[in-house]
Amino acid sequence: MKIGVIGAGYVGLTTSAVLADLGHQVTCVDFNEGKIAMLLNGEIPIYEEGLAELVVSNTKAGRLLFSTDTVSGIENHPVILIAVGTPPLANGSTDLTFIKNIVERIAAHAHSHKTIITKSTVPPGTNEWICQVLTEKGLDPGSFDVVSNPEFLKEGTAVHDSFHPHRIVIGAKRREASLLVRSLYQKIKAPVIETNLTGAELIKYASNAFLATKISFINEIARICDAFGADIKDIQRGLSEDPRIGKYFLQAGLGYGGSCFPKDLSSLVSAASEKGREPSLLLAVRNINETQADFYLEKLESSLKDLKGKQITVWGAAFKPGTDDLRSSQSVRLIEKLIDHGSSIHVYDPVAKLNRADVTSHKDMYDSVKNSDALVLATEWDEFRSPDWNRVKKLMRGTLFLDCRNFVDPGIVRSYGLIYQGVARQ
Ligand SMILES: NC(=O)C1=CN([C@@H]2O[C@H](COP(=O)(O)OP(=O)(O)OC[C@H]3O[C@@H](n4cnc5c(N)ncnc54)[C@H](O)[C@@H]3O)[C@@H](O)[C@H]2O)C=CC1
Ligand SMILES: O=C(O)[C@H]1O[C@H](OP(=O)(O)OP(=O)(O)OC[C@H]2O[C@@H](n3ccc(=O)[nH]c3=O)[C@H](O)[C@@H]2O)[C@H](O)[C@@H](O)[C@@H]1O
Repeated sequence: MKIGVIGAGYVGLTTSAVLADLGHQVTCVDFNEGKIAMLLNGEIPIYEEGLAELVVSNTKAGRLLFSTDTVSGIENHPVILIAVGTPPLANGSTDLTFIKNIVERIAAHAHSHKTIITKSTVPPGTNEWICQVLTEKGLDPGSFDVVSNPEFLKEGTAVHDSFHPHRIVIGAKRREASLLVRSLYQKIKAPVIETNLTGAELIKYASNAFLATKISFINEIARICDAFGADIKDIQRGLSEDPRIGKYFLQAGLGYGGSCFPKDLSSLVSAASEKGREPSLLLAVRNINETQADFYLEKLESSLKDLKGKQITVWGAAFKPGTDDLRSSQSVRLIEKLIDHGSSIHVYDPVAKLNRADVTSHKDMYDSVKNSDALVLATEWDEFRSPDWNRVKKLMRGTLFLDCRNFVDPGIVRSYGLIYQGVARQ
């Protein structure tokens, strides 16, 4: 199948490489000339394990091309997959500018039948609206199909997730269109859920909202455990043994960040409110997440007495390990709060680059702790699991270690003469 993928971000680039690897002829188009220049040069603009190899091998095989020419991307491909960004607006609703632009371009340049697949996460009703706009702009309703095919990959494991999805969701108006999208993924073993356009859009939002709810749930329980002196890791283990609860997405800590959970939850809240439905659970989930960093800040403040003038080192800036993505990172949220309280911040992240004038970034994890009053672990990169604690202790001025991800063994840290602190950790 000849596929034009619009957008070379996390989703567009990964999906392009995976579809090419499955044997399709893919052109990945992005209007960001810098990104396409890098890709044409064999460089990958994002940090994502296994993606470089997949892109390079499929480019060499001639199955994967890159271009900045959106018009050719539309004209030359019967299947167009939209993977542009859908960022949040200040009021929490979704900014559909990129989607609108591409739909207008499709309307202007579709001269043969097009199957338009929306991979971007869009609010309920958006794909119906796309159909309406294309018709209003003069396309014959028989000359195109719109299919909602949301993406469920996680950053850091994007390639693996794309080859091994838990499900493939296809929302379509016509059976033929649904079958065409099924055929794109025929080499992938996964249950296929077929529904209508809005059903597919809502499966995506409900999935992210549910996962975010699990995280805020365990963080709320951690706050309660903290008050009673119980260890959240024990509670987590106790919960996970019940298969009805499951073991995933119950890691308590600083809360969720990234480009999707915060934005998609807000978008769903906004969509529900527009229809007059009060999403009280979702609002609580968001509130817990937005105040979670304050709990860790209070721990630091109570130990250091005053945060003003303190040297604080933060290990980890990315919103989670395995990515260089800083979007809505809870680590950055905590750093900003510390700066507001007058602390001087030193940051080390193995991959993510936090370029801010008010923060000192370090290239070496041990350099970053020199003369620090406290060390904060904010993103659970593997290399923070068992650092040379002796060296850390000697280099630091103070002795406080705050584990915002419940990542290291408190006993080990204490055995080196450091003070271990967390929320609901004993
Ligand atoms: N990042 C993730 O892990 C996941 C993201 N999603 C959803 O997928 C969508 C894309 O997300 P990301 O890949 O993270 O976004 P991104 O912002 O990293 O990439 C989007 C790309 O689209 C390009 N673009 C925008 N308009 C264009 C146009 N008219 N022509 C050509 N290129 C254009 C931009 O230059 C950018 O490179 C969003 O709706 C997101 O919610 C869904 C699942 C996972
Ligand atoms: O729609 C999306 O963009 C994607 O959003 C998430 O993927 P992602 O944001 O890449 O990362 P996750 O692994 O889900 O982590 C999100 C945040 O939750 C936090 N988290 C995760 C799990 C957990 O138990 N506790 C916890 O605090 C992580 O630290 C991170 O900040 C979903 O997991 C994907 O299925 C979805 O496709």
